[in-house]
Amino acid sequence: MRFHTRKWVKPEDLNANGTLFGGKLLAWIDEEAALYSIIQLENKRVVTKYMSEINFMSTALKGDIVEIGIDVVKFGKTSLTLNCEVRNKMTRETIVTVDNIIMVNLGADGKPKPHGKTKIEFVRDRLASEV
Ligand SMILES: CC(=O)SCCNC(=O)CCNC(=O)[C@H](O)C(C)(C)COP(=O)(O)OP(=O)(O)OC[C@H]1O[C@@H](n2cnc3c(N)ncnc32)[C@H](O)[C@@H]1OP(=O)(O)O
Repeated sequence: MRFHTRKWVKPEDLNANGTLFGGKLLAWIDEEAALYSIIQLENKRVVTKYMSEINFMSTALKGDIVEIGIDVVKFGKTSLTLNCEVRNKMTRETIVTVDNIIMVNLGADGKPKPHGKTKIEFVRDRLASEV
């Protein structure tokens, strides 16, 4: 799993218990999944269709740094299935895992459109193939 993004837990990210608010973490995960999918599928019209069970295992406190990891489970015809793990860099504990996040590639009409991708692509390989 690649951990692309780090976040710094700020006062506005906390719940009434003084720990990282779960809804804020889910927003970070959704954005990360969307950005990852947009880059992989080379289409900015990608939406979140489904998220499987979300398992909160530990937490983070103000000032902690968390990192968000994404991996591809499966390339479908119009969909991309991802999984996600968020870790606390301070405690090295896993904060949350999401086994399946289904992202759907859309056409200009807002309907699912085949993306034609079958494997993870890296920007450096895309650039190399353009030379
Ligand atoms: C980043 C964001 O925050 S986006 C905002 C939040 N998300 C949204 O607003 C999306 C709202 N939902 C929608 O617009 C519609 O449900 C759509 C366009 C995403 C999908 O429409 P559907 O009629 O369900 O599409 P369809 O049945 O053709 O399925 C599309 C793909 O999703 C998969 N899929 C749909 N539902 C599920 C599900 N519950 N579980 C797993 N996969 C699913 C299908 O298997 C299909 O994949 P494939 O083509 O790779 O085989």
